[in-house]
Amino acid sequence: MSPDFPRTLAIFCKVVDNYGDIGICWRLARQFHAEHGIAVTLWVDDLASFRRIWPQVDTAAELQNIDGVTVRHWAGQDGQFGPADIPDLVIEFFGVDIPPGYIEAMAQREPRPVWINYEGLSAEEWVEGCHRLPSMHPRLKLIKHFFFPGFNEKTGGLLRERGLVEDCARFQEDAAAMAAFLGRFGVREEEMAALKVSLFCYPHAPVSELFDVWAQGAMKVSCLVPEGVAREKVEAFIGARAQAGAAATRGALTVRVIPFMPQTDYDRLLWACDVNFVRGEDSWVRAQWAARPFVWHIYPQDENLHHVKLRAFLQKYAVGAQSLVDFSLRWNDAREGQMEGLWTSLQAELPGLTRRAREWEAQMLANGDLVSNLLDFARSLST
Ligand SMILES: Cc1cn([C@H]2C[C@H](O)[C@@H](COP(=O)(O)OP(=O)(O)O[C@H]3O[C@@H](C)[C@H](O)[C@@H](O)[C@H]3O)O2)c(=O)[nH]c1=O
Repeated sequence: MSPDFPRTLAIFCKVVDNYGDIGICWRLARQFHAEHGIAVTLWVDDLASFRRIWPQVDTAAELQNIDGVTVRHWAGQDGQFGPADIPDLVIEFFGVDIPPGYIEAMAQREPRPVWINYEGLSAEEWVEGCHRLPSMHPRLKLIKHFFFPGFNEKTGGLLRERGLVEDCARFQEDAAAMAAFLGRFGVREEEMAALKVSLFCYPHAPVSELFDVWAQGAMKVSCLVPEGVAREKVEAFIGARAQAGAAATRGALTVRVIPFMPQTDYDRLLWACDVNFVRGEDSWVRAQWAARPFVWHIYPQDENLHHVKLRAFLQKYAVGAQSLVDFSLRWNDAREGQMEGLWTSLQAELPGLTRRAREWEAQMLANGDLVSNLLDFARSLST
């Protein structure tokens, strides 16, 4: 096992939907390079989605270098690969089909690369049994291993860059920095005292019902919604096109449409808000590192399979926080219930949820960071 392994790495990312696929792959790529000095090539099939979370991306470039990472537009290239093109470590994201010619070249390379299938995050128990499992290629002398992120030491842990928790804590202790950051989006001085909420969810979330409850409530709420999120419901509330800069106040609620921002700024948004509504996978993880209360809108699956995944997480996370369980199930259409009562209970429990968020963060820190864990595993497999 060599500590210098790997020197080179390729990540294959197919954007299935939205921004989570490229969001996670980009974090991985940057961290492998910046913290471990690895030469990373990121193959991605959708540069337009990438650009949305990272404005430096040139959507017309077949090949570009961004922050030291080689980014290649993955557009059906095949048949052009030889063993010399293959890096020490190959990561396929969520089981994407790597080009067959690339796999042939992997099999011809000496030594063979370590091949990892990076899987989705879930708190379900079966994950622990599948983490690190090998899968033989049916024809070639190649073994692929499954690598699962997760919430305990039997999994790969969570993605976390070096210094992330410290940067977040420093920012959260600096009221002026937070006010200046939110001020960029038009949040006024007097709004800083309101309950600041960021809202990122899928279009089917019961946003209008929650807006009604907030508008009629006693507590002032300032809700920041990145452009494009829950567009129709946001437009219904503000009575205008939901473009960045649009805002409206009704009763106790102000809704502000803010730009869809670069990934690093989105992190800051989560750090600056009192409660975060997040979705999918990457923003869900970032909300956990923000150490503030959050509500997760899970990516929907057929036959409501996602409800199982949602409950598995809530069982681990929402310890002693029934209001969060109830609210989350309602938010995800896994139960019925009056939004007003559900929100009132959740609101009353926010101080306890803040403590729980910090406790959870400490628990997650103990699992190490995913990139280091993945590298340890890859080294143990290298010959
Ligand atoms: C709101 C916002 C998000 N982002 C980033 C944060 C994340 O990296 C990314 C959003 O990704 P997610 O939170 O995962 O939600 P998502 O719904 O966008 O992404 C996904 O969910 C996965 C579970 C599925 O596999 C994917 O197919 C995909 O649907 O966008 C910004 O950079 N700026 C913003 O303003």
